[in-house]
Amino acid sequence: MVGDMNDHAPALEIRDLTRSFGSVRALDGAGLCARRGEVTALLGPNGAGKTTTISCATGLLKPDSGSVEVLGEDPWQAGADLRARVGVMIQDGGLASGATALQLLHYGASLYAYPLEADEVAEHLGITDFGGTLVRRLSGGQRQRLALALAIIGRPELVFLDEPTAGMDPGIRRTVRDLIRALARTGTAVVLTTHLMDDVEGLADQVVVISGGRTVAAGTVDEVIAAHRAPDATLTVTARARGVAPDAAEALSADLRATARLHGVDLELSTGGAADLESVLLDLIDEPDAGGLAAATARTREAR
Ligand SMILES: Nc1ncnc2c1ncn2[C@@H]1O[C@H](COP(=O)(O)OP(=O)(O)OP(=O)(O)O)[C@@H](O)[C@H]1O
Repeated sequence: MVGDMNDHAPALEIRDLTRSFGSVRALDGAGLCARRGEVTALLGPNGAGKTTTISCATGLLKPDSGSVEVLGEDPWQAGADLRARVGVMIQDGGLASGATALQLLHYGASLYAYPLEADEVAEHLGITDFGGTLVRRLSGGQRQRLALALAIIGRPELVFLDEPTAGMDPGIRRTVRDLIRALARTGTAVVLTTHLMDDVEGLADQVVVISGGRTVAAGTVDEVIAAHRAPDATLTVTARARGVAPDAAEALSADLRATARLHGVDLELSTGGAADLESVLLDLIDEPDAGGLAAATARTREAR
């Protein structure tokens, strides 16, 4: 909606963020870079620090240390102009209201100089169907759709979406994914958090993995998988043998292992497919020395 499609300049740069709540160190050096025209997915387990990172980036929360640059400005020094260029969709975010869904969306649009057409957005996200319902009576999925509509109605240059497809049925989830892709294509920098790997694989140009308040990996999905699944001296053999009877499969495995042992190699055989992002994430958040990996993937990014 805004900007040049080929412009991939950073829209959000976060460095070395720390933030504690009492004795809980929610952020412990987190960092990320999100670019215009790209979808950046923030991943990590519950309590990793994703929401705290977004809250610091949107100016809702002041970090203890570190720096945040939003569209080239410090959100703590900037005025209302900057806020108008940034959209935020937060989980269950303050929508309790006596207005109807459509009234709230039209009101949201009226706050911006060049908003999207509220009725068109409502139609696209299926909000028209419940447009006359009071906001406080909406279902979880309906509320999510309205919150998303409000986050994008002002044609933001940078938009934060906290679990945008959570609680949505498969049909509307697809619509929402299409919408997010379209937003990025028109130059918006989209930063989203999600626990759904389908969202990540289908949407994200970049992923940033946060664990224990630190960034433990960053890059494209393929880079993160490759960086994590490339331990030295490992030979990965992928062999598909279809129509093998179960007892023959066992015998085949035993023969393959025996052959490998002749070469001094312990062969690990599994019925699973290639490395996927979900298993890499699980490994990453368990990893005691995730810092080393973060540095390695940061180097990968710098080299790009
Ligand atoms: N206002 C607060 N007061 C006290 N502790 C907080 C507060 N907000 C967050 N925390 C703590 O900070 C840590 C990071 O929380 P955060 O909400 O950022 O995680 P998250 O990655 O967004 O998790 P989820 O995936 O569950 O949404 C957690 O240990 C959480 O309990």
